[in-house]
Amino acid sequence: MDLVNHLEGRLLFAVPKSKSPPKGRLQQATLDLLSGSDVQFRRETRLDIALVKNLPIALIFLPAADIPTFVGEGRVDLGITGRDQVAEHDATLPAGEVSGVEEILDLGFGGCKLQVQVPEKGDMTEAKQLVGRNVVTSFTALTEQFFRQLEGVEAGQKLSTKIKYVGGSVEAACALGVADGIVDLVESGETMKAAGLKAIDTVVSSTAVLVKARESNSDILTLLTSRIRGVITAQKFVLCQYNIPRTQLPVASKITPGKRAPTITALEEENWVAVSSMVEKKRIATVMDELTKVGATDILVMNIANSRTD
Ligand SMILES: Nc1ncnc2c1ncn2[C@@H]1O[C@H](COP(=O)(O)OP(=O)(O)OP(=O)(O)O)[C@@H](O)[C@H]1O
Ligand SMILES: O=P(O)(O)OC[C@H]1O[C@H](OP(=O)(O)OP(=O)(O)O)[C@H](O)[C@@H]1O
Repeated sequence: MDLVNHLEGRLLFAVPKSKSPPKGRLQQATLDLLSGSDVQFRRETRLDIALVKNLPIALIFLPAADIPTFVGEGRVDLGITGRDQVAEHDATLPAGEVSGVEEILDLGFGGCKLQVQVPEKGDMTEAKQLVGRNVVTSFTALTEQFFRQLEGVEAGQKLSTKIKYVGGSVEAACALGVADGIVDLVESGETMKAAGLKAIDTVVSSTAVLVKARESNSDILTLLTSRIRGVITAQKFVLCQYNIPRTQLPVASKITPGKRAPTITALEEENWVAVSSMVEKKRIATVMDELTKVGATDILVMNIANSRTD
């Protein structure tokens, strides 16, 4: 089937494609998110377009770095990429131009930081010590913006720091004598450590984001965004249920205020109530400790498969 001629009337949704199978850091989590949103498709080998079977949507598999360009120019309506990539795209725009890429949702996965790194054994401790020296990066626009601010130099005026682009293996630049410092992504920090580098500043903190073309708006875009938000919320929260004496309800409600308010049900046993409330997963252990202290019993925690809370 000639897929390109079947795109008419469909929402175009750009999702990150993996260049090399072992990586594609955003790809698996994105595919899980689509599956949780009941976006059904089959991607033919070697094809970068897949028509969604049950919704008027076409998925376009693109490198994460290119997605902000396609979304920004309104060529695709929605996209998933790293906030670092959106920031790099926006940094290339002429001063005062509003970006065509609008962030609508933080997806929570793909966390990393774009950091200024220098040799661990050297004497540099602050990014301003790199001013006037050689800096190598794959993120030239953000790096230029960062050093412009450090140097106090306006756009259009010459920067004294020399910024060079490399497409990968950025961390090798210092060892090879090409750079005095680099600006590169750090996730676990292992690459940086293995290359004998240390981070001295952060340019951008990033997670994967759902973005839309500023001018795109449609019912299907609203529906898909709401489904994706539901899956992300479900992943971030758990449902906490417990029993508590009614007298302790005000204090317990402060511990588990829920997204809007906790659900309270009367129990057969007089003066006792059952409370059910959404709690952020990362806080649940502390919340359980606090509930126990104020007299809650039968505390149960359940995963949420999906949600639609706002
Ligand atoms: N350790 C990391 N290194 C690079 N990117 C990371 C890392 N952790 C999270 N990310 C995010 O993933 C994005 C890159 O994703 P992408 O799938 O294009 O590249 P990749 O993981 O290097 O895979 P591939 O080389 O297959 O393209 C980055 O822009 C960033 O937002
Ligand atoms: O902090 P870490 O968990 O070690 O991850 C960070 C490293 O991963 C990325 O490189 P990648 O593996 O994509 O290889 P590349 O240098 O060829 O881009 C990034 O550019 C860092 O080098």
